[in-house]
Amino acid sequence: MPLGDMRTPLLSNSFDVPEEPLPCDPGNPTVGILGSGDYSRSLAVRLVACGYRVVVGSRNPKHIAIGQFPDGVQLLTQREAMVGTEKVVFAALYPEHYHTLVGLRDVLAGKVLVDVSNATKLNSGEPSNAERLAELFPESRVVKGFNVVSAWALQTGAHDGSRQVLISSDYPEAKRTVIQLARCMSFLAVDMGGLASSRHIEDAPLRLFPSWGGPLMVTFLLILFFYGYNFLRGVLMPYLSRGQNNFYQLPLETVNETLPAVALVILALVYLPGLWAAALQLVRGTKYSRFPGWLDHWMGRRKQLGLLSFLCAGLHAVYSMCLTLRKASQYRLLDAAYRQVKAGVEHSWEETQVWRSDLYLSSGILGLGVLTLLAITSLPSVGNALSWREFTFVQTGKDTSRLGESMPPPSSDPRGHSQWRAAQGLEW
Ligand SMILES: NC(=O)C1=CN([C@@H]2O[C@H](COP(=O)(O)OP(=O)(O)OC[C@H]3O[C@@H](n4cnc5c(N)ncnc54)[C@H](OP(=O)(O)O)[C@@H]3O)[C@@H](O)[C@H]2O)C=CC1
Ligand SMILES: [Cu+2]
Repeated sequence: MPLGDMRTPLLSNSFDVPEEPLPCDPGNPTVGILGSGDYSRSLAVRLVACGYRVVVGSRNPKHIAIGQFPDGVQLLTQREAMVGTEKVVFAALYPEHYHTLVGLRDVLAGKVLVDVSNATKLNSGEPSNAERLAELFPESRVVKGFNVVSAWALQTGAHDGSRQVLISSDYPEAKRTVIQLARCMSFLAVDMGGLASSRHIEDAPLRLFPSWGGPLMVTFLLILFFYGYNFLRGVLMPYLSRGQNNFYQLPLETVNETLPAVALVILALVYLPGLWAAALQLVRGTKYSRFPGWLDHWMGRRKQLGLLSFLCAGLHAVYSMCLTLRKASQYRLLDAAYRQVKAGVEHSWEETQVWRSDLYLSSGILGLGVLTLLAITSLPSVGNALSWREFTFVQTGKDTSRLGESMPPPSSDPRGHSQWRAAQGLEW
């Protein structure tokens, strides 16, 4: 993924798809599916809806319940189905059963065999299911794909959830066929290169928010640090030195003092790598050399850090608004009023204090507003609706075309992109 750049597509070489699916040729070749389980059924529904003829090859075609597959789908034995398939066959069964198909080698020879299976372990280091299938069927052209969409997403036609399918194969022609098929099914096909990348593709559905681990850890450590510091300073020290009991502050006040500190430090971490990158470019005298890996990685996490900073700032705003609702502040107010009455003070208005608190609050609200704008435009769906010039203007406050700066280089090299963006200024 292009690091540090959330406006480029998730992966390079994506085949852009028009919003409307391409009209599928009614003379489409018959597509075969091996297996009659959930995935097979969903695939069949989708393929039929897209104008394909479908044959399903099952070990026991007679046992498949009527109505399980849409009308027009032929239910045959595995061999019959493969004989009737012209070009593309989906292997919709679990990888541990692939070896039971070796008897079909002759009828699968020369055909495009699509592996839709998922891995069971992350980063196992072993050959992928698709690679093993390719080993079992050396005369077929194995393509990895579709495993990132669930049976449910297939059936509903990809209106919900991700529309992206990752596709890889060592046979460019076979890959093109499957990419075309995916486009007809309204999916966004992304060419991931050779079959070796199927390991990555099989791992994809198992990954849990892959780019959030580092930023979340940093946020957690910062919260721990600032909370500990505020606890020592505002609760423990007054208790030890004066016997003052401030422990009631732990759930609200201490948290509320922690949040803005964390938000500001994380915000600094969003902009710091851009500055370092710019400094590095100045020192090196060129913007075309590569950044060290850690800096590149850090730049690639700016969006996540920015959103976490926004979360902390937003929570701080809510906590602050709730401060006056507490019993503690009601008692404090009453006590102050009582003391004032006793002291005979009628008017306790202090102009400086009034101005100070109003200015504090106003700048806090404005700051949160700007942070909200940055956070919203950093979301891909919103950012994509902006032109490059608008996006850069919102994120950096610089009008790039007025400064005579150019569009990002149409580089497929992700590092080239983050390099370029760092040179453009500071943004999430
Ligand atoms: N379900 C999902 O949402 C997704 C599934 N996938 C992948 O799709 C593949 C199929 O999954 P799914 O359809 O859910 O699984 P099911 O268990 O529902 O179906 C598997 C099918 O495999 C066939 N099969 C062929 N040979 C054997 C054998 N020796 N033993 C048992 N079954 C055999 C069976 O069909 P028959 O009896 O007709 O031969 C069976 O219906 C898997 O590799 C999975 O990883 C990928 C993404 C999402
Ligand atoms: Cu504040």
